[in-house]
Amino acid sequence: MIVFDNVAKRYPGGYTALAGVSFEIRHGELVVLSGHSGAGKSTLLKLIPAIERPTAGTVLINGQDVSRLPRRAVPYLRRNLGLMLQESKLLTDRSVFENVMLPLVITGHPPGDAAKRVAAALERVGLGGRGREMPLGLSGGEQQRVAIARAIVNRPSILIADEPTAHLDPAYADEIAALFKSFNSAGVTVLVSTHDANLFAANKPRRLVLAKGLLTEGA
Ligand SMILES: Nc1ncnc2c1ncn2[C@@H]1O[C@H](COP(=O)(O)OP(=O)(O)OP(=O)(O)O)[C@@H](O)[C@H]1O
Repeated sequence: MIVFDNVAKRYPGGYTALAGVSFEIRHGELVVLSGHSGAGKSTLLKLIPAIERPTAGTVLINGQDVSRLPRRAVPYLRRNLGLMLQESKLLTDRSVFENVMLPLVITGHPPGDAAKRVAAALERVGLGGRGREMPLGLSGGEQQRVAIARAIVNRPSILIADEPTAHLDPAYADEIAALFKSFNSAGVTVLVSTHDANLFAANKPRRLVLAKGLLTEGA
């Protein structure tokens, strides 16, 4: 469950990216976040894993107040979250397998089981047997699928993605959307931002719309 209660975010310098945003996302929902460039979508998503902290208001993730979470507790919060944010680029000097393994290494997962989980995650996104390849040798759509495998390898209950289909051809974008839909059907709460009004249209998702830091639809 994700709860935003009257959340505001003002960056140092004074720019107000979010102004009093309130909504609730229940366990197992598929929610699409849209809004024009600069509306505050990335900022909203970054508050969930405590990459950014709100200036006012409260963010609750599975009952935990992450707005005031001590820094040492943040890694525990993120264990339960699958993240595909703008800053989570693939490491180009590591293989596909190593990239997907990274969250498990960080959380100190036993290596044998970690390797099995990585293989299963790659299989899940249609890249079984491609682990030895390097990211730059893959197409844009395949690279995004590696990023999805990395996001789900910890088996998170919540998956958050910021513009995961930007720069992709429509056919690839639909494949990525179908993957998110399949995780959602398996019980994962999914929150995805996109500029693309057609993405997920067939799934009739709940839509949250931001304009200039305010939620204008979907709360
Ligand atoms: N670290 C930061 N410091 C200062 N201002 C910031 C910072 N990050 C974002 N902003 C500003 O906050 C506003 C909202 O940005 P945000 O990236 O959340 O919007 P967005 O809806 O994701 O836009 P886009 O679709 O272009 O990615 C923008 O005006 C942006 O310039």
